[in-house]
Amino acid sequence: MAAFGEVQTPLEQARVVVLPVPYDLSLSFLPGARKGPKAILDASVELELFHAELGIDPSEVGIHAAEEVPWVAGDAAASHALIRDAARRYLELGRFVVALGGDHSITHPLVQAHREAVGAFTVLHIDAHTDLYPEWQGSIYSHASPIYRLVQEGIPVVQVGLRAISRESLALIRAHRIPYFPAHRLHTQGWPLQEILDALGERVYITFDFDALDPSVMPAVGTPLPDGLTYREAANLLTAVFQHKEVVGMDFVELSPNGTFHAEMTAAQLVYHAIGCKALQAGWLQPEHE
Ligand SMILES: N=C(N)NCCCCNCCCN
Ligand SMILES: [Mn+2]
Ligand SMILES: [Mn+2]
Repeated sequence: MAAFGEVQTPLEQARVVVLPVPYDLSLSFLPGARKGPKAILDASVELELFHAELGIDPSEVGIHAAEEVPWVAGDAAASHALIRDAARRYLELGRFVVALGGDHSITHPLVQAHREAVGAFTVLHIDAHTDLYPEWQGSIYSHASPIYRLVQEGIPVVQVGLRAISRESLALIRAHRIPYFPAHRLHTQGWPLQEILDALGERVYITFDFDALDPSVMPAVGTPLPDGLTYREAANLLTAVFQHKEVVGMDFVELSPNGTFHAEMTAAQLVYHAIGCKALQAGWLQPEHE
C-alpha cells in the first residue's frame, strides 16, 4: 500500500516507516478504530506532497508503509507483544517509526520498544483523556490505561489537551508531578509553549490521540469531547516540539472512520505535517525559500 505518495517507497530506501496497528480490542465506547490506519493511508494519497508551510516535500525522505500488525483475538497481552516486536524490527533497522492506531492501548508496547531501542525519553501525551485509569472495564489493557502503565514504569509524561480529568486521575497527576496542560487552561489563558517545552526532556516520544482535536475538526473518534484543539493549535504544538526537541518516535491513535472523509484527510495531513517536522529536525531535508 502506498503511503503519502503515489507509490510505495521500498523499506531499504525509506527513512520513515508508517506502521499500521489496527488493534482496537481495548476500546470502551464507540468501535471502529481498527479502520483508522487504512483510512489514513488511503487519504494520504490525496494530499499535496509539497508542504508549503514547511517548505519541503516530506515524502522525499522516503516513507514506507509497513504491513499491518496482526492481533490475537481475545488476548490483549499477546497482541501487544506483536506490536512491540513489529516496532522493534524497524527501530533496529534505524527507521523512524510512525505508528497509526488502533486504540490508545497500543502506545504502551510502542513506547516499550522505543525505550529498548533508543533509551530514555519523555512521552508527550496529547489527548482529551488522561488515560490514567489503572484499569477500565476490567482490563489493565484498556485504552483508558496506557499512560497509567507508563507512569508506573517510571517513564516521564507531559499531558496536553485534557478535557476529561477524574478526581483519581488528578490525584495521580499530583502524586507523580505530571506536568499537565488541560484544554480549559489553554483556551482561557493561552498556550504556554515554552512551559510545555521546558517540561519535556531533550528526547521526546509523541503520542497523539485524535480526540485531542475538537469534534468540529475531528468527528471520527470513539470518545469525542468538546473544547478540543484546532488543527492549527495541534500543528503549532508539533512544530514547536520538533524545532526544539529530538523526537524519537510517535503514534497517532483513535481515528474511527465514520463516513466524515474530511476527518480522515485531517488525520493524514497532521501525520504528514509531523513527518515533515521530523525531516527538518533531523536535517534530512532543507526548506526551500518561499
Ligand atoms: N478514550 C478514553 N480514554 N476513554 C476513557 C473512558 C474511561 C473513563 N470514562 C469515565 C466515564 C464515567 N461515566
Ligand atoms: Mn487516549
Ligand atoms: Mn482520548
